[in-house]
Amino acid sequence: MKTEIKPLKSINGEVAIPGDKSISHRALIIGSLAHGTTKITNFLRSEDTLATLNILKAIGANIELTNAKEVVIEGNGLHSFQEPEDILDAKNSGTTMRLIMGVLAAQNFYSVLTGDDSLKKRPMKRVIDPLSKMGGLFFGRKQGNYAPITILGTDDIFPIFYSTPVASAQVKSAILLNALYAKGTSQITEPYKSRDHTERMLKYFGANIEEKGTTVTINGGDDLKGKEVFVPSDISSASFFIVAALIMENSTLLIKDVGINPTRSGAIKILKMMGAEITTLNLRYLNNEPVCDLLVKSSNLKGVEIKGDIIPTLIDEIPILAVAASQADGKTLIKDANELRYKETDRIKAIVNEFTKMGIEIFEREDGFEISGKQKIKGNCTCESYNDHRIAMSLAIAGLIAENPININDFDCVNISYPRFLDTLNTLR
Ligand SMILES: O=C(O)C1=C[C@@H](OP(=O)(O)O)[C@@H](O)[C@H](O)C1
Ligand SMILES: C=C(OP(=O)(O)O)C(=O)O
Repeated sequence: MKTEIKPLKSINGEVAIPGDKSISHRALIIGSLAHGTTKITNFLRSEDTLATLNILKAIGANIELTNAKEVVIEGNGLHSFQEPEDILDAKNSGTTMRLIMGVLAAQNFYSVLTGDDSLKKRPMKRVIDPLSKMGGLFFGRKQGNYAPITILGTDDIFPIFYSTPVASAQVKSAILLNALYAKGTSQITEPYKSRDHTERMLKYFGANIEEKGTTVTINGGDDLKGKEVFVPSDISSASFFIVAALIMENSTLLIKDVGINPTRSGAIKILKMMGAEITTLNLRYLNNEPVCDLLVKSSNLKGVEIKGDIIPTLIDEIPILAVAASQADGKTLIKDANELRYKETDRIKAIVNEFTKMGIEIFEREDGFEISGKQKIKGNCTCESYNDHRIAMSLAIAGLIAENPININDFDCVNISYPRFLDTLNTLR
């Protein structure tokens, strides 16, 4: 589906952002591993989270979508799963494939996981290496790195002490889920701290788990108990509208119930360093996650350097931060972000190609890019989304401040994380 984005003067009002994708995946998985009822409200119903839901159903989990944003799980504990009758499809979702591998490796049965053309190109060895050390047997394309992945699980899981070469919440979470089945204590250390939703939710469900700096320690064998989970609004989805309000004149936006976990909210920190007027209101905790309301006003931004340990806390927001940087005074440099090359598409290449097409000057680096503001965006072009939801939505926000309309190909990929993105945008027009 090709979508036309027309320029806009300002955006104002209150915007309801859908539930957090990372937390929705985890609530489905951890609820299925627990004993008793888990009720998930404000669940994100999108292509990625439905992939997780369908895989869990295929291995016997008792899950029901009770309405558009509510899921009820009747969990029967860690050992309640059965061998699936068919190949399991994680579609476009890296989180689904990697986290589910952690569960499947601890089941005494055979399973095969696949995904779409994008997911079949994303590296899986980073998860398979530690999970193999814990007892699971894996086979995959290209020396075991790419899906389809065959898994011969085992009910004899060894604990592990592991240092991950990359800061990845998906790798860490796969090991943590597998470690629930181990006889003994496991420990994972990351080079930088990645999002800790799995740790927070496991603790909330009763697991014996401790976070200290970039190290997590977990005991195997503990029983998890079903819980009520309220999924906060997704800060990654909110970021598109936050940046839109910042770069358009005379705009004020209120976004309620946003998850503001420090391992996820690096973009807010950076935008504030750039001079953004963002006020945090009504801070509270819901199921072990900090949640707040955000009030955002048009701001004069200035360029910054974004690098090092903040990168994992804003990795999915880099495309939209690039849009903000194009409207900031001075230069913005993004480095240490090589991981962007292993997402739904190579996001560094995608940003550089499509910004150039729109008339924005940007310089590619191996590990990021450099961009100067304040640039005029000519528009009047057709951009590619590369079937990557974050690229599609970032280009759409750039299109709002372009001098002419832009077209974006394959815009329906926004269904991966934000099915009603265009409807929300139109309510703010
Ligand atoms: O665990 C998660 O929910 C996610 C972790 C990140 O990936 P990596 O673990 O590969 O960094 C992030 O980019 C992805 O959108 C969601
Ligand atoms: C990278 C993303 O997700 P995943 O890794 O789950 O495909 C994302 O949502 O930006």
